[in-house]
Amino acid sequence: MSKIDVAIIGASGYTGGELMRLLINHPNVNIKYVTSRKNKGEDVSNLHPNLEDVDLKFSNPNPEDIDADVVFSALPHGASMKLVPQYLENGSRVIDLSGDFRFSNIEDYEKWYNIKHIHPEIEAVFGSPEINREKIRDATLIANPGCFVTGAILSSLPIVENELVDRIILDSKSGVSGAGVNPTASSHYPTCADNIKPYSITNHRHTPEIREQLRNFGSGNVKVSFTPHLVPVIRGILTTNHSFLLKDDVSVDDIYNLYAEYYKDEPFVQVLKDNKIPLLASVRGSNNCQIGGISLDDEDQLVVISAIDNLVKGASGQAIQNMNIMFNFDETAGLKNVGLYP
Ligand SMILES: NC(=O)C1=CN([C@@H]2O[C@H](COP(=O)(O)OP(=O)(O)OC[C@H]3O[C@@H](n4cnc5c(N)ncnc54)[C@H](OP(=O)(O)O)[C@@H]3O)[C@@H](O)[C@H]2O)C=CC1
Ligand SMILES: CC(=O)N[C@@H](CCC(=O)OP(=O)(O)O)C(=O)O
Repeated sequence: MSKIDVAIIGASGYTGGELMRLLINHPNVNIKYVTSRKNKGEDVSNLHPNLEDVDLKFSNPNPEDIDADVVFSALPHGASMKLVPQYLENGSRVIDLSGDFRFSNIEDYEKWYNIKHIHPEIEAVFGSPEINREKIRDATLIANPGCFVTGAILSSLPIVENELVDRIILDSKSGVSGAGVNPTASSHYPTCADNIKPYSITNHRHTPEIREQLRNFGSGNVKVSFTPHLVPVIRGILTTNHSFLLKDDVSVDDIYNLYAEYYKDEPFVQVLKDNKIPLLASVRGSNNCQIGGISLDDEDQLVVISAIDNLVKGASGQAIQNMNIMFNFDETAGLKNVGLYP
């Protein structure tokens, strides 16, 4: 079987490492380049000890040195927008894991990221297969969703599309790997272990991304409140989605069946049997988004829980799912592993 050549830019980081972990077993992929500016020439296992037997060395990310069918850009926002256009000019299809190309309205990007966009003319397809599968097939540039965004929108879509709610409150807890490989004051062990930290209250940059995506559905004006919390685990995002039902004649079974029907053909969205409550621990390492714990009380309070691994369905796994769709591979290729438990 012929294979496509892949480049992973920013492979010294966490999502880059996760792309390698998943792609080494992908039947249709040859990993041709893994880049790091600081670690050129070194074995990848020096930074990613889980990749001990993987025969790959870091090279530099200069676009003139990269000739690949698909480029995964696992760079910080701001850095990605400088290099992605050059990979596209080289003829590669690009999947960008950063926030640089996720917004259709560039003013939103500049306001929420506080950066001047240097390529506002470049358009991308928002890489949520559950929303945009057909557009993803022909895309040359995919903007992979933010990690919180995936769990948030998948827990919301059925009730927003069916106009069962008009405002949603998303309470999300993230593992520390969401902050990337370089420690910050918040992710320093003594600060984040044995602690829970709410942050970016009412101003996290994933808020406008969630709003933009959900407002393509239903009435088009759902209101969204989103608050992230840093919790002392390594991987995972658990989102508790609160809302109030606008209709009285709907039962909890109706809502559960709506979710189950909505996602019945999705390979990576698991609406849990018997409406079990999703656990962070049961999606770790997998590309699954688990949904369940759907509850409704007699004052119309509705709660839906979702769980993903931020590094997999929240980043690298979803990026590979997008690649599989773009290249007409089996959508689950390289992603069939179930989560780790416990
Ligand atoms: N961590 C997560 O859970 C998620 C992250 N994302 C997004 O994915 C992207 C990557 O995240 P993550 O892996 O966590 O980040 P990391 O900080 O762990 O890694 C980023 C890598 O990019 C490289 N890099 C940094 N600046 C530049 C630059 N100016 N030019 C070239 N290379 C550069 C660095 O490698 P070196 O210095 O060695 O060259 C670094 O290792 C980010 O945009 C992030 O927001 C999205 C969803 C989830
Ligand atoms: C725990 C933690 O710090 N998480 C990061 C989310 C990282 C991410 O996915 O953000 P982008 O891809 O949109 O840059 C944060 O809240 O900023």
